Amino acid sequence: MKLNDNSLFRQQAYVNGNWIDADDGKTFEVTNPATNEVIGTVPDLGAAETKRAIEAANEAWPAWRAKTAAERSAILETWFNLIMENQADLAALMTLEQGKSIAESTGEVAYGASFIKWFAEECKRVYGDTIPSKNTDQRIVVTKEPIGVCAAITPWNFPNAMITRKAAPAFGAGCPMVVKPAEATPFSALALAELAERAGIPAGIFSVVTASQGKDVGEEMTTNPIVRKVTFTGSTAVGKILMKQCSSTLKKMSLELGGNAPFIVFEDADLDAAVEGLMVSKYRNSGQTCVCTNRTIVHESVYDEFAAKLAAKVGELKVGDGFEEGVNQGPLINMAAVEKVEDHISDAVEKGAKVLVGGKRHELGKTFFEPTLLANVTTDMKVTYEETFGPVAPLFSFKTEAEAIQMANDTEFGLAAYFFSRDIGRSWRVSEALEYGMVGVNSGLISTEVAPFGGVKESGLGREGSKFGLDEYLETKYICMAGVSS
Ligand SMILES: NC(=O)C1=CN([C@@H]2O[C@H](COP(=O)(O)OP(=O)(O)OC[C@H]3O[C@@H](n4cnc5c(N)ncnc54)[C@H](OP(=O)(O)O)[C@@H]3O)[C@@H](O)[C@H]2O)C=CC1
Ligand SMILES: O=C(O)CCCC(=O)O
Repeated sequence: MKLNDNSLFRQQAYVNGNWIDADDGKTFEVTNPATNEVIGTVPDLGAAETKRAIEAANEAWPAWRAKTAAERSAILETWFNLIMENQADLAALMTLEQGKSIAESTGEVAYGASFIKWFAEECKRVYGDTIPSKNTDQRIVVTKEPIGVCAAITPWNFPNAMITRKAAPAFGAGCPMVVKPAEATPFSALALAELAERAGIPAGIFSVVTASQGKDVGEEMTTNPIVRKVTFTGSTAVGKILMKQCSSTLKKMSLELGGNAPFIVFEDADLDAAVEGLMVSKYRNSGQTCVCTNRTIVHESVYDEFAAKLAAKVGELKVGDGFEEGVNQGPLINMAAVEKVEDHISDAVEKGAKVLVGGKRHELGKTFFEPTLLANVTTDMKVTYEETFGPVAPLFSFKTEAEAIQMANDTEFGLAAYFFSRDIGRSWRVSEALEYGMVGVNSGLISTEVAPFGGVKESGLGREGSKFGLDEYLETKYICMAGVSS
């Protein structure tokens, strides 16, 4: 592999400002899902190294929190600038280990960096409160303090942005963070650590613990009493395990978990805009995003027209190695993902669904899969109640607004929902009726650093990005000052 700056390709973990190997010398290989070639190896750390990273974070914490917000902000700004100066290299590393197209990787690096920029600015605005007391002798003041040592477990689908969206508000608020990136995508995380070190983030404030076994590292992070906050993006099943483990020391948590996003197309929608919106929302990262549309619910009167327009667009998608010119659909992350997608399609077809486009493994082999569109889908099929996490768009039909809302809310998940309508009254009504943390109205792309990202129900807890994202790393302290009257 050739980068402009080869020192961004680190094959060691980063703990307490040192590049380290595992205590027992073990490593694991990271492969490129587009070629199955080994990109490199990283240390396979366990609980002992994680414990040391947590202890180092705790030691580094007082000096970091004692810095002024302006000082921390300046360091974050430098980190942001270094990331953007190295955008091409970071994108190349991401496409190599994750598979997404180089255009998407380039976009994700900028998206990830935007959280650093945002929190560099926002951390200067950690305001408190004064509250009028009931006693003339008392003053009541409310301050915000950094929560302390944070631990983050991040997924493979956004190897850069899911780290910066957690680390930047933590650092801005005055907290250190130990991150365990996904086994499949450690190199993006290690490159971020290299740039953080160059930016002047002190030793111990940011550690990256690489591991092939999320379990051991996760157990240490969720049970070590030093850790005050655990933040996780990934599956609901793992989120529940972590929450159980955190209960032993009652840690604060942010959980950004699975989704089952509905995308409703009303009869008054601009159908071309709805098709564009769906293409972005469904096929971003080959459908491997928690906010990707899972169910497309179309009014019966526009169903055929919408399906035809959509089929034409899906047919234009180009599958291939993310580095290849014009490719917008990379491989899926692994064979388990391919098998899940296949299972969902065959279950739907057995129960009467019709394949309009795609439907099978791509001729390129490996984990490449054809972008797929299914019609005549009914609510007894797996695609209705399970997150597919792949490039499959099932089309359901509905008759009334009430029915569409009922179908959309009929899931234990509540992350993102989308709908297209040109009726302003309906737009408010439906936005308020949808039991989701985020709603896109006439838009299939809602992610931005300035807005709160997160879900309700079994999609998780807490918000990332925006002023709300900073609060997740702060505690509220109430000071009652008596004896004011002389
Ligand atoms: N909300 C989202 O953005 C995401 C949702 N998902 C959903 O989850 C499904 C499965 O994907 P998968 O990658 O297995 O997601 P996981 O939830 O298993 O993985 C996410 C992160 O958690 C780690 N992890 C896994 N098990 C544990 C554990 N017991 N303790 C601590 N950390 C752990 C993983 O480490 P390691 O990589 O080493 O296993 C990874 O870093 C997808 O098909 C999709 O439906 C997946 C990824 C992101
Ligand atoms: O959890 C995910 O799947 C990543 C979120 C992507 C986004 O911020 O849009």
